[in-house]
Amino acid sequence: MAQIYDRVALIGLGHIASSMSHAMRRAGMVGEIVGYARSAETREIASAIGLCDRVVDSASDAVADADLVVLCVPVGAMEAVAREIGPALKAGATVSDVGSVKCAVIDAVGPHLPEGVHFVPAHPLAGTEHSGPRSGFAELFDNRYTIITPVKDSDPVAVAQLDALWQGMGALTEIMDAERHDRVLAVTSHTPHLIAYTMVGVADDLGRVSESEVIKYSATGFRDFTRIAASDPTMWRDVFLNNKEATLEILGRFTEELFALQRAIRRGDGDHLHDYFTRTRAIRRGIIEAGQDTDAPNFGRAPGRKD
Ligand SMILES: NC(=O)C1=CN([C@@H]2O[C@H](COP(=O)(O)OP(=O)(O)OC[C@H]3O[C@@H](n4cnc5c(N)ncnc54)[C@H](O)[C@@H]3O)[C@@H](O)[C@H]2O)C=CC1
Ligand SMILES: O=C(O)C(=O)Cc1ccc(O)cc1
Repeated sequence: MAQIYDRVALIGLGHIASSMSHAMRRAGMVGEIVGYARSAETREIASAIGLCDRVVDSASDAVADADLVVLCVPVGAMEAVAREIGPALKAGATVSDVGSVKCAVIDAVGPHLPEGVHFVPAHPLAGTEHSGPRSGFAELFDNRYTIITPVKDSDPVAVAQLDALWQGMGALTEIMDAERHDRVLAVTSHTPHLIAYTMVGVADDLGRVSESEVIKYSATGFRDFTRIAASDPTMWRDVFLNNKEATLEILGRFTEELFALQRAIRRGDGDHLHDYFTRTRAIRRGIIEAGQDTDAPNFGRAPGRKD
């Protein structure tokens, strides 16, 4: 594949940055990869495992002469990093990020970028419950969406280059405005994570998780909850503090529906429960039928096609 950027700087060397580094190398689309992380221990690990071509001791050194700078830190740390690197950015460089929330990151980062630097925020919808520089792998983004949320004056060439990089890393890409991104992700990712955290907390309150009874007798649903609830606490604290409105809106709707189901159970209203579960089952089947499940064998095929 043709080289898109001569030098890429990754700020924050955790799960997403390390996966990007592996995926960029696999794609052969970038020249040098320079890395920086706040903790000396992370920098040492990154150097020891050869995660980047160079690991440096300051964010400003990392971005000097970089053509693409990707902020891979928790959402709440984006502003401080942007403030620090702003004066060191090369004219014509592109700054992007991988934050799980977009509006708050745009508000936090944008004001610190000088004239002549292109800002193209993005969010890979791929990850695991693991964190740190050893946790990344090249295949993480394969066949997963990365949403790019250009700001109002994002340069179309800079957007197209970043789009091509993500596709080179195996991702499917989509352009979306940041407000819509935050509303969609509140439904599909942020609130579900909160529910998983709560469910595991409830089971723990009952004192059964530690005795491993819950795991021993659980089907995959609860195991998935425990996996998700093992995700990084700093990252998820920052997601909720920075996508407050959309998450609270979805949580409000969630609790209303939960109360209705609770009442149906108490009253023995089997029709309500059956109708509800029939509706949700149809939604899942619709997703599969329409070829929209990226894990399904029919992904990307026209609806109804069987070959
Ligand atoms: N983990 C996941 O599944 C996904 C995470 N994201 C987003 O990616 C970003 C990074 O997440 P992960 O890679 O999972 O986190 P991580 O915890 O694995 O790595 C974060 C890195 O940022 C560094 N860091 C923290 N504060 C810093 C600061 N002030 N200055 C410099 N470095 C700092 C840490 O030392 C660490 O190297 C977050 O914004 C998150 O919302 C996006 C998609 C998926
Ligand atoms: O581990 C999982 O199942 C995830 O959902 C990973 C994930 C976490 C945060 C994101 O913003 C995107 C993807």
